[in-house]
Amino acid sequence: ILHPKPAGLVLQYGTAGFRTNAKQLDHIMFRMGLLATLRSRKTKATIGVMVTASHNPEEDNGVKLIDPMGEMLTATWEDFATQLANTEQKELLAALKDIINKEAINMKLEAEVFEDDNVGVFAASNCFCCCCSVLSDYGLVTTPQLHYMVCCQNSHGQYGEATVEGYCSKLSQAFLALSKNASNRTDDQKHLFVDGANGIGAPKLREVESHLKKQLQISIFNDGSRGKLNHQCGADFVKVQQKPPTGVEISPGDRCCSFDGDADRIVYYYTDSRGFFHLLDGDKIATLISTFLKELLVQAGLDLKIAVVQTAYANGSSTRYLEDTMKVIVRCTKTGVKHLHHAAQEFDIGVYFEANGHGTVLFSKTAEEKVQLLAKSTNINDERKRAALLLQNTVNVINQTVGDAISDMLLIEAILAIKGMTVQQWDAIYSDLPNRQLKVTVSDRRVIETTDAERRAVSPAGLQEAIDGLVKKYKQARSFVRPSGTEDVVRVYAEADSQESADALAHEVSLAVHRLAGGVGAEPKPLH
Ligand SMILES: CC(=O)N[C@H]1[C@@H](OP(=O)(O)O)O[C@H](CO)[C@@H](O)[C@@H]1O
Ligand SMILES: [Mg+2]
Repeated sequence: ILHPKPAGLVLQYGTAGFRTNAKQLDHIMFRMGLLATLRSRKTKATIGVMVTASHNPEEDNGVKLIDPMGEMLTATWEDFATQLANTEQKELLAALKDIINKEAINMKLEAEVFEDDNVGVFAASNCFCCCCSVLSDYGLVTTPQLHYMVCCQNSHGQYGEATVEGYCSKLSQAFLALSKNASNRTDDQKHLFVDGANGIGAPKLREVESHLKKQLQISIFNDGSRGKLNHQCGADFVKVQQKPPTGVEISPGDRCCSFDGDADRIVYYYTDSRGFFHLLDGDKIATLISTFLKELLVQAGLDLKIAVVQTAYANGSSTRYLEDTMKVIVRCTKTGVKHLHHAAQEFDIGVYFEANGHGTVLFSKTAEEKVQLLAKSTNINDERKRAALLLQNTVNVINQTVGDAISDMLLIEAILAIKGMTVQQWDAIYSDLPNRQLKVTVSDRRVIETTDAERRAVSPAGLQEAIDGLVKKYKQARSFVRPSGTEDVVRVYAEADSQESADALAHEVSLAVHRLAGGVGAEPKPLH
């Protein structure tokens, strides 16, 4: 048998597909290839298969399916994916038939699947040879590029051309149109340092850069020529460790950003003259973008409802600033892009970002139409016209299918240029509350169940009470715990008025988790 399942191995389609050590994924790749062909027949559309470890270490790998409009796989099919993944070898055929019956799939239809080239080296390709009539292999692409191309394909070119070249030219044209609104920028101001996390983002960014007519001058570090994927670098490292990546030589004030391995996350940062590190994470990005959009809506005289969607990991200062000062609607969802994406779809304009830098902006059909109409109209004053054109190009520079480091970067760079804003001025919009993220290993992380968008634990008994008691000891404090969907750990988050307090609170909550939720090994040690 090809690609047998190791007996007894159980895996789950988690926050972002299957994710574990690459050695355990061969049968999963094969089976997800099979599932993709069924999903394609069911939806009569092209489905994407992305193989990536995203921000995780090089030894890991992952696979996820992309639905017709470029979104994440729908929830019922996540369950099919989990069932199929865990079926013992001899029952595989029966499990497939079960899905075909449940979903009434016509097996006479053609299946069409787009894959990232990584798939080629894996079992999934083997499966496509026998089950798929049309298969397009895109070579190595970023996760968001594949989402984008699936959406282009299924919208019959309306969203753009379903090629990497089409992606590069759509985004760069929009960026160039936006940057025309920036006056007299020096080469210094056009300069950006990018940490590619030794992943696919670096070579793909170079392709985009060649379209940018020097309006953006990029120095790429950790471009994969040496160094390991996501090792001591990349967006997740920078966000969690709260320090610059290795491999980047930066001077005080330099504007820098880090992608993750598959380029669907981005965070910005700089160091000040005293050598202090300043992080501008997903929350700061959401604030910059939503402020920009809100100002344009006012100038354009468009009445569209804008909201920002965050998770429990959003810094308390950002939520407060958005609600109290910016007066925008803020929603909080469970962790995982699909939850944020769905919530954002409920508004005319939904800006969603996870604190770790994964996010994008969604425009409703109505919103897009109103913008297009206004941008075309001839009987409006110059200010309204300018705002309408800016909005139109903003829509075009954004990859609405999923968070996209390259697209987000172009939008942020354009906003900073148009507003004549430095990275320091952007940072000063509000001050983050000091915070700390920790991991605790327990024997079964599923014992922790949460509610209220993961901000409160309902089990095990006594845990939430313990957290509440600890939080009370600190000023401006907040803390929550939840089982990770991508790693076998419980995540602990704490924020407070000082770094010492945030660290101490995170440590005390980790101890409570270890004691009450079946901690494995020695008790967590204090950070200091
Ligand atoms: C705290 C954190 O950053 N969690 C990440 C991480 O999920 P966990 O379920 O926390 O392991 O990976 C997800 C997929 O990339 C991402 O969506 C999410 O935000
Ligand atoms: Mg990623």
